[in-house]
Amino acid sequence: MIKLSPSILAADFKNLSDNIQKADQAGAQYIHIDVMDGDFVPSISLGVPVIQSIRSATDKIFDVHLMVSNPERYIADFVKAGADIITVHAEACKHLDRTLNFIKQNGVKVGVALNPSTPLSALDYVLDLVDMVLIMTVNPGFGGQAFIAGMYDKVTRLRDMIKDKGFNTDIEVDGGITQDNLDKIIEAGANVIVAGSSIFQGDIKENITSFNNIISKYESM
Ligand SMILES: O=C(CO)[C@@H](O)[C@H](O)COP(=O)(O)O
Ligand SMILES: [Co+2]
Repeated sequence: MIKLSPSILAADFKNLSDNIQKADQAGAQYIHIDVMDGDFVPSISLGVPVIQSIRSATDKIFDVHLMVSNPERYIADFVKAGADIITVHAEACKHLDRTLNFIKQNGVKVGVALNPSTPLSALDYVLDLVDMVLIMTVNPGFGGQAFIAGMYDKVTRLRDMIKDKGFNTDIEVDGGITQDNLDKIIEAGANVIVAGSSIFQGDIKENITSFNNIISKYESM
């Protein structure tokens, strides 16, 4: 099952709950929430109080992407605020195994993210702990960047690695995804698709319908 996870980083923050409801009604399965701390990445975006306040706007899955140094400090707070999936960066954790176990103990789905330059071998001893691997297809920190073409191969190799181990781990891709590269990234093996600018710029409903039309070709396979 392929899921669409619109990134609210590109939403109109003045009308955030309206934008989320539009994405929900147009057929998004997840809502992707980018948390940036100004340390792990240059930008500062939003945090726990915002998540708490938009929780009542939708019952869709809150897919929380923590671009935060030492994220274990905040996991319990994000769970309390309404996160359903928490993804931490391998590069941002001093003790990745401990942090992933801690997310699981808090009762939510566990994700691990890799920057474009981080090799897949970073997953060797943690793949069994996670429900989802997020492959960054841009360098984290900003919306609206161009997709890095080398990431197709990374996703293909990760899908093979997951199959070899007999797992069923989701592969999420995040950054620069558009209707033009969607086919190729799904064919490489991604099944959770994050898109910010290409959903929230323009007509949200039309954009989501176009994305879902492409995705639906793969659902019957
Ligand atoms: O995590 C990030 C950026 O660091 C993303 O989730 C972006 O928000 C995706 O935005 P687009 O590249 O789709 O505009
Ligand atoms: Co993200």
